Amino acid sequence: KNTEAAEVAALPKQLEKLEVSNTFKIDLKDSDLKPFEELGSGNGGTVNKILHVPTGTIMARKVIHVEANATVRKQILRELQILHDCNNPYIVGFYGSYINEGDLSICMEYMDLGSLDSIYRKIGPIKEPILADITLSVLRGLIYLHETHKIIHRDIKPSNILVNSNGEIKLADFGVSGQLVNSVANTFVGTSHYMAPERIQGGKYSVQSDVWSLGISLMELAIGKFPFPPEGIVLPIFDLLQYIVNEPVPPLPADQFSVEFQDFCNKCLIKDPHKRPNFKYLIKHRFVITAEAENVDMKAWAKEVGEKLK
Ligand SMILES: COC(=O)c1c[nH]c2ncccc12
Ligand code: NA
Repeated sequence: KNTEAAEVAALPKQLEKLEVSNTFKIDLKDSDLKPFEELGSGNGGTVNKILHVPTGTIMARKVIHVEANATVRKQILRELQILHDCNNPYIVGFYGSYINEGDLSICMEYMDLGSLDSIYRKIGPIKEPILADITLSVLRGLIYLHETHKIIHRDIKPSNILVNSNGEIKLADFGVSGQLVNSVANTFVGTSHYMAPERIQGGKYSVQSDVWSLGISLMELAIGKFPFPPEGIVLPIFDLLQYIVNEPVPPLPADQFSVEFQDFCNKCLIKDPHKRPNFKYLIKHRFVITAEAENVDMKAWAKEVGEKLK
């Protein structure tokens, strides 16, 4: 009897929760979307700025061509629904996804300053105090994905770390749908030079692989170029991957960076994933703690970036 009463009492909360989630769930269809300029392309798809006409919402839509039968496509859409529950200040918002003639569309929060990849290529290397705040945001996003949803990002790199005019840093393009990862892995897209050595060697992907990718991404943003191979050598992708697996990590120029930053990167780039520190350790590292303490003015930096990108 009393369990029934308890269930009845709990109803309004459930309904309220349901209502909230539904108001945010826009029913997306291609005919309601007006495309604008391309924002980026790479790792299996193209991203465009779009307008969702019925609500007047500006979004970013990633279109991925997926060669898959109806069953697989249905499974991908079902798995992408998890993105509706990935609500966190450090994760790019998700509006919905749909499939149109073999093309998968994923509609997300628009980040008006774009990716850190396009930012550093346009306005130069990112200064250390800004990098410390970026690191804190990325770690918080990765910890949220892993602890709340058991999701490993699998593709941390500068082009997947996005910035908006509020100076907010958010992660995009994480591997939420196993089926999508499989479907795209069949194309050449799979191997990326941000992958950890154990991953390049075909080993199991673990959350520790995201730590390596974070370290490599931070070094690239700090020096303004992909850190491997050192000085001026250009290698074809296969040789570059071999180099990453077999050669020591080129050090940061010691005179230009703090010992904390050098130490943080060195630890992320330990080749053995079991010896590489985990998120729990890294979020307490001095390089990150100083960022929390000094609360760097990210809004001012974003304003400056916005000016320079014009
Ligand atoms: C994969 O997601 C993205 O590339 C993006 C998601 N939101 C954006 N906003 C601007 C540029 C790129 C994106
Ligand atoms: Na991306």
